[in-house]
Amino acid sequence: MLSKIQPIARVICQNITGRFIHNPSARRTMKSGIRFSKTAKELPKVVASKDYSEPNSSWSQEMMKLYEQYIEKTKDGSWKKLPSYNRFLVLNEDGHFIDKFPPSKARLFTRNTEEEGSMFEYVVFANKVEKKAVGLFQSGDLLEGPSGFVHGGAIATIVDAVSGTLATYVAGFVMTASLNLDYKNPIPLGSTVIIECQLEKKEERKSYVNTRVISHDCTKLHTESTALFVSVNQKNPYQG
Ligand SMILES: CCCCCCCCCCCCCCCC(=O)SCCNC(=O)CCNC(=O)[C@H](O)C(C)(C)COP(=O)(O)OP(=O)(O)OC[C@H]1O[C@@H](n2cnc3c(N)ncnc32)[C@H](O)[C@@H]1OP(=O)(O)O
Repeated sequence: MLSKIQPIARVICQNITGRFIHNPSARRTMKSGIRFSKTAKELPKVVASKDYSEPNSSWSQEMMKLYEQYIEKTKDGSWKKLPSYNRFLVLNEDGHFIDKFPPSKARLFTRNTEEEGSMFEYVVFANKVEKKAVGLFQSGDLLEGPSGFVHGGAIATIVDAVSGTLATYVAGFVMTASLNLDYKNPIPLGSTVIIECQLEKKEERKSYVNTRVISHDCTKLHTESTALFVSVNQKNPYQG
């Protein structure tokens, strides 16, 4: 089985530090690429969040190497790096991203700390034609389960996040209806793994995603999963 795991390519790195932007004034394009065209009166609060999937100083050499490989794959347009914020963003009527939520302490579970490297460090790349996504995940110390290894719930969380991102990318907003995991080999805490997701089929509102978590050198299978995501009535956040 492991012989089927294909080694991946190589690339460059960029270290972009995102930051919170709170500027509800007129039309402008943010560093994140999110475009706003409403005035303060029309949209009292317009927030573009930091993209947490940009490299930071906690990323290991393995994580950076894989990141560079996938950035390379984005250059012909076949793969896309998907941004990742710490709350869900939604579209307004014009198709522009807005944050519809009032100020809150609520945070996306996988992006709930500003302490780099302590929990989930990950980035997702997706290929719409092939209906695939790849997550590069480096686990932090706060995700420990058995001594020295990643907690099974943390593995389920990141698998849900990456496979859910693929389902969202191809189908618009979804909810996880079921998630089944087989833990084959423990993931050493602090290591980098590759999360490979494939849309198996889509039947109306139902998107089925199969996922494998493998070691960064593609030699070990850590986890396999199948998941069902059900589309809910929201616009696709990746179209705008
Ligand atoms: C720049 C842009 C940035 C944007 C940034 C976006 C980032 C994107 C990141 C995403 C990352 C998300 C990753 C976290 C995602 C969660 O964590 S979601 C939270 C956990 N999940 C939940 O709480 C879901 C709770 N369940 C529910 O809300 C509802 O049961 C559901 C799932 C919405 C379905 O309810 P429903 O809409 O009433 O649909 P229902 O008619 O029951 O079912 C529809 C179909 O699915 C089938 N089905 C439903 N449940 C099941 C099941 N468990 N097993 C088998 N079949 C089922 C039904 O049989 C039915 O089939 P058909 O009859 O159509 O053939």
